[in-house]
Amino acid sequence: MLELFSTRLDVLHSHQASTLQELQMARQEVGKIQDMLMASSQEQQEAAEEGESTENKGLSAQQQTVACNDSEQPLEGAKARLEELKESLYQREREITELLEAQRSPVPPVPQSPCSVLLPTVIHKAQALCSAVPEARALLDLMIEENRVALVEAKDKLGREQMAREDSISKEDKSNDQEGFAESESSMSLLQETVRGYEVSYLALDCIQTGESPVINECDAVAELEDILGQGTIRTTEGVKSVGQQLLLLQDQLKQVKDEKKKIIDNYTSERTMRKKYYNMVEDMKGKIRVFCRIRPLSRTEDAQGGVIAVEKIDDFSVSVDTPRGPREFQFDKVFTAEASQEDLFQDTNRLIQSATDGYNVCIFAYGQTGSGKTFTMVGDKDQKNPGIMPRSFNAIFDIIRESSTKFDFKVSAYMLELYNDRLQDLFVSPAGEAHAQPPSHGQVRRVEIKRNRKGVVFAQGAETKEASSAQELYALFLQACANRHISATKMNVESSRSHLIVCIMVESRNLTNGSVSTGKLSLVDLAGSERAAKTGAKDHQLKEANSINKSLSALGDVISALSAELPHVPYRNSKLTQVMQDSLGGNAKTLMIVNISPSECNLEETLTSLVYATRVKAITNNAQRHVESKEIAQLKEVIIRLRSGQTVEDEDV
Ligand SMILES: Nc1ncnc2c1ncn2[C@@H]1O[C@H](COP(=O)(O)OP(=O)(O)OP(=O)(O)O)[C@@H](O)[C@H]1O
Repeated sequence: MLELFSTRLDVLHSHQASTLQELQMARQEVGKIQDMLMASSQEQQEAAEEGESTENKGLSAQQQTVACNDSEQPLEGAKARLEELKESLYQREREITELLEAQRSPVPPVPQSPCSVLLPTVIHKAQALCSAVPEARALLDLMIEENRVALVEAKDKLGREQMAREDSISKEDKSNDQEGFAESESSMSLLQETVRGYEVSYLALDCIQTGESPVINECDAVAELEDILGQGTIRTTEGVKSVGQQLLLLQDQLKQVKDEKKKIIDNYTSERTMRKKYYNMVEDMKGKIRVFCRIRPLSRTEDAQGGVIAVEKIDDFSVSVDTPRGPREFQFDKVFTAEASQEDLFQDTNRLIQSATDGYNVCIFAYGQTGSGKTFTMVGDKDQKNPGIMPRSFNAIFDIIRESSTKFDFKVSAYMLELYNDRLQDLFVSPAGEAHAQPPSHGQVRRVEIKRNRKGVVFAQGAETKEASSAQELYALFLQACANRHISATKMNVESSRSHLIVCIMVESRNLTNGSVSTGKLSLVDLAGSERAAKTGAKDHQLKEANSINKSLSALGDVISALSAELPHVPYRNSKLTQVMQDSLGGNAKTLMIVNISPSECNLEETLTSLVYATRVKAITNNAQRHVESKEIAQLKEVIIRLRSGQTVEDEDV
């Protein structure tokens, strides 16, 4: 029995240890929720500050405030529940820590028989349990009281029995009632056993209560105790069992609390994600520019510099950057990590290609510091094992055309330009070819100029436009253009684009049923890297390139600032780049910006600049419109073109 008792205590001990461990883990999780809540309230504070700074934005500022208020209610509920959970966890943790500490207290050595060694240990452990767990303590008090009453009663009964026996002996009726005497004998010895049992229980319970070890000097007393323990009448066993049950109960409660907490975290995370998703959808419907953030993998150079990661994706819509002043969070329409494939990114871009074939003006552009992955995103890798948005768009356009060929007649044409040292160059004309080319017959040098038609759509006057009847043909044109592009090595990227690449694809579709014609334009722009000359190691002509790149990007930044602050004047004319992108920023285009960033701490400054820049772009509203003309207008336009080129026009053509 003693062995059983001791084993049970050991089991309890291990239960307590694992409970404590779970409690500590739970506490860490609580800490995490707290962090999330703090981050969230910080985010709301930032949103509120942003709202204040853009007071003149009217409706959009109001909507931001509503969005913040909506999100506060579930947060308050989560906070209150969290506080309750925290308190209950701390309470349990305190109880069990005390329990364990009490158990760790040294057991006085009693170098005697196994029972004499075990008994004080058992009693000491039971005492520790009772003093640590209030329920066990109450139970012990109850047991002491019950045992005291039972002992008094048993002693009374024994006394009465003894008196009755003495009476009957004195009356000498023993011989007359042999049977009755034997019965009284056995009842007496039973009563004596019972009293002894209660006395030992009294001693054991008293020791448990006071924490003092029992003084066991006589072998008889030990034998007596063992005897009683063997009979299983020791009530402390019950007491400890009940303490164990209490602990198991606590464990169950803890598990429940943990499950509840997990549910709360899951609900909170999914609610937060949904809120952002719907917010983005509303913004998209309002015509806001969509912004994706793409974090590229750590480069070998960054790895060699220690490979410290400073950028982390929090969820599909948020990214956090570790700054010296603490983490800073940014929200986008989608965040892609290094693990995201080109296909993953294109899946979310595909919808815009459909819009271009439907007659919308669409622009997709990549922005970021040198070597952050803009060309990888827009064009793909060198051997095209991972084609980027441009080649994928070529295929997507012709896939759509194939699918709609029974309803529409399509015409696809393209021009491709680069903006190098603030000069627009037609990439269908090689620099060498241009040098030897005959000037146009009217004696003027061919110049590419940016113009806007009456609907505000930008086009490049003077640039050669080539038609393509398949994705392969379009890709061949693209390769021809790329061969003429300015690329050179910088310290930051072995193959750095030194110019902005602009690929424009016009998709004209004639409705075979009603003859209406829609004209969509898809502009795909791979901007040159935003960079600091010192960091890139630029010299001489490279320094000139870098200055020109920075000048155009800073003009782009001014336009973005003016648009996001809704200023009456937007300085589009300050640079050719901003003229080219005029219809994509604040114009009639559906625009997607992809901000490419490095994950490394060593590029922290540039990453923060890019993210702040991209956040401003997200605030710009465009007014996307479909460009469709009725059959009659389309016919008249065709007649005008023919007349201008000196062709004759028949009556039936009009
Ligand atoms: N998501 C990615 N996955 C794998 N490799 C990537 C990714 N993004 C970029 N890289 C690699 O990082 C390197 C630099 O990328 P890239 O040339 O596209 O940068 P960039 O921003 O266009 O630079 P620059 O402005 O100098 O032209 C390339 O070797 C590219 O293959």
